[in-house]
Amino acid sequence: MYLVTAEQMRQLDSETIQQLGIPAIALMENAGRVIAEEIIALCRERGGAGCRNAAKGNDAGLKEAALGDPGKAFKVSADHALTLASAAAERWFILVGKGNNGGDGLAAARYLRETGIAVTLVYAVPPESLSGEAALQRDAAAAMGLPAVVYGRDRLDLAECSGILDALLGTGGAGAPRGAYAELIAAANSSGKVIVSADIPSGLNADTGETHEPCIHASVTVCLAFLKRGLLQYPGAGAAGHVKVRAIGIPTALALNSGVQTHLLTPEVLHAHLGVDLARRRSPEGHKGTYGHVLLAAGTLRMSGAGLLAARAALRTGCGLVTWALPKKLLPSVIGVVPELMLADVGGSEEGNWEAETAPELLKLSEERDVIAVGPGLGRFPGDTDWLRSLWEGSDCPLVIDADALNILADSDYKSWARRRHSVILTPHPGEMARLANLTTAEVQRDRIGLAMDYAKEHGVTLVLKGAHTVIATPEGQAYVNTTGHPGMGTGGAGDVLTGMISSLLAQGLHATQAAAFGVYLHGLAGEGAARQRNNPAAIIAGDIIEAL
Ligand SMILES: NC(=O)C1=CN([C@@H]2O[C@H](COP(=O)(O)OP(=O)(O)OC[C@H]3O[C@@H](n4cnc5c(N)ncnc54)[C@H](O)[C@@H]3O)[C@@H](O)[C@H]2O)[C@H](O)CC1
Ligand SMILES: [K+]
Repeated sequence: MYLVTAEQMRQLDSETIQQLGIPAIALMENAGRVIAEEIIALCRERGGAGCRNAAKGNDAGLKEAALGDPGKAFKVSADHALTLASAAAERWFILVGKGNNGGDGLAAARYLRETGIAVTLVYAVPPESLSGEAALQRDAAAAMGLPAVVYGRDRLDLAECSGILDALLGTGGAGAPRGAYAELIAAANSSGKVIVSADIPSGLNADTGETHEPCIHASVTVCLAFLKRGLLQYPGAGAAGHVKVRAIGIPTALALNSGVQTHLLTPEVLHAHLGVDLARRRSPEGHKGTYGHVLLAAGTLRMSGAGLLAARAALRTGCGLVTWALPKKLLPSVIGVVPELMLADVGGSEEGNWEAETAPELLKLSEERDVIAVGPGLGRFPGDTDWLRSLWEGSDCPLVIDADALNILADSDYKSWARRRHSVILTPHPGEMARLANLTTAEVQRDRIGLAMDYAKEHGVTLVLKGAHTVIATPEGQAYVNTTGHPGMGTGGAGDVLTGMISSLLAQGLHATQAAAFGVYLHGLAGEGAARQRNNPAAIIAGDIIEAL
């Protein structure tokens, strides 16, 4: 599923109108209709059970509607009719802005009225100021006799409605809502009524997910044609409620042709777009050598657990072998803890820390391995930037860089390092990303998708920007946004598990984008699995994520 910016949406909108000859008013009619359908579905959910069956048009409902005449051959089922009783209980206020978002709301109002739902139009601006298609919709609504009030001129009490359609601002909204818009948004939020937003919640930045003050807090957002990036990025994702993407006649192929490069990460995208074998078939003739060998450089005496977690996660993700290279001092404490794991002592300090002198030994080990994962629990040590540079420049396999190794990278001018033949995957959390990009964490979080895409392209790396809705960005300019996962995964070691998983997939022959995207997706699913096994998600620890793999 494509993710678009407001600008891309405008372009796709006008391409549909110009190249396909579909008039703008037809798109707006479609928008109004799908918004109305979602409101009707919501009304049905809170209506009575009899109403639900009849409205569903299923057999039980039809029989009920036919007053117990099962022999009747002739069947009629109305598209989205509510029973009179439940429609009569509904009265929706339609908050109408000046632009096309308001036009969508006006079209939806007509369809709602047709199903028997009472609607009142609430204009944020004098209706005379609407233009273009929105003005056509205004006239159609007036011709149909829909009651209307103008905010600031007429009496308005939101307590009198059963639900609110927010059609104030869509992708044309710029900056914080002003004047009547701001007042209506604040009143809607504090009304306690269910709110459905047309396209995006008014007050949301459609691209970044920033919420202006005020911003609608919707229960449902009916997103038109393509998912807007801002609906997936927090805090916008929290303001949007349940996002329902509905087609309005803009062909998906247009997005492909216009070079939209951002996707929601779904099984379809993983399989059809990225070519990942979701079933993870293994050859009957396969052996441990078939599935690759991960070399993990991780852990200090005080943080040996990070290495253990990454190593176990790699094994559970299916690679054939894992070698954990570690300071000698750690050996006695970790021998036998994970019996499936191979350990390689590379020296290190008396205190059990890494030393720059370990680089040649690591490089030698890497010759027989398929991927190097470096960073979990690594710590910092004198000469660490040269150490990382020699791994970067001297190894001949993909490199996964996490945790402290990212901080080393942040202190290095790594853009001047030799270009690698094999891929590099960076897996920063927002704090690490801030150090890499020389920003504050708040600046990183402001537009995660945009930042990740820019950074990956500029630095020629695959970037996994962790956090709620992890973003995977490629050096070629694509991005994938993951929505699997669970708030319970915010726990120490969860990142080490992800590093192990991505490395394992690389060792099994997946390319960098596949490994990063599939790894992140599976990691989230495993987190959801771990949450199901606990009474309280606060009890999840990183090891549970591994067990759920
Ligand atoms: N292709 C599609 O996806 C379709 C989208 N439709 C809908 O159209 C909107 C975008 O419409 P647009 O006219 O470009 O902009 P808006 O309606 O979002 O708002 C513009 C309007 O609002 C005023 N304004 C802007 N910012 C503010 C502010 N901060 N405070 C107050 N007022 C503001 C500005 O003056 C303009 O007049 C899209 O989201 C869909 O809902 C089509 O209907 C169908 C095709
Ligand atoms: K809106």
